[in-house]
Amino acid sequence: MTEKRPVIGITLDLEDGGEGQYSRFKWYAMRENYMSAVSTAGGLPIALPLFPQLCADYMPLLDGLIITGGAFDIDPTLYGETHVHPTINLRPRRTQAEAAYLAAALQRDMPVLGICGGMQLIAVALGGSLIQHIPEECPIALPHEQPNPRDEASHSVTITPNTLLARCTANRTRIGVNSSHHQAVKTPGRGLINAVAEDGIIEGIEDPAHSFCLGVQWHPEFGIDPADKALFKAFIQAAGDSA
Ligand SMILES: NCCCC(=O)O
Repeated sequence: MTEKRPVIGITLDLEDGGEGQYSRFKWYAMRENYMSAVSTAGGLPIALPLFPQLCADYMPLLDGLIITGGAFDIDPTLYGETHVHPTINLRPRRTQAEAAYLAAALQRDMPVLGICGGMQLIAVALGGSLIQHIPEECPIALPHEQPNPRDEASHSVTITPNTLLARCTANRTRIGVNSSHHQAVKTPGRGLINAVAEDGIIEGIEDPAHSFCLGVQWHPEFGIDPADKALFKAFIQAAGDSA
């Protein structure tokens, strides 16, 4: 008998729709490599719609949760700031739904992987805060919106030894990553920092209070470094173990 694949819920983006798009009406979106990275690592990916009211119904179907990234930002009031940088683009419905999925998963100690904006959401849920716009708050930072394609690396990150991320990546200490974000984690709240870029920008966090709650600022679904595939494998393994 073949072993059951851990079921991994992956949050969807929601587009407004319009002329020249997939539909003139609202449509859900997800880059294909989120799903293929999960499938290649041995998981069974399913897409999660933005229905916070159905989150409790989805939870028993899932063994793990991935919170994806996207071209939108978390409302700064959620991390205690009244100033809102003019570059900030809010999608309240998406944030509300992803926060509900995250809270429900953590309450069950279900493995969670946050990617880019997903890591930023984990930081905020753990009581942390965000840099609202890197070029303004950290003018000497590297370009974190890379000009080259996202299936190429743009800078390296140093992984903190003795962390969950280090264990997931066979104790690699430095890896090349892609970079596509204008915000970053400023403080990790109750989380621990597990990866940092050369310029000091936080690139990964994890919550030691949970079996597997880990976020990375880069996009490992592109599989640029072998560590990216190892991270997905470790996440799927953890989801299978908790099933
Ligand atoms: N804030 C959402 C994730 C991407 C970005 O920081 O630009």
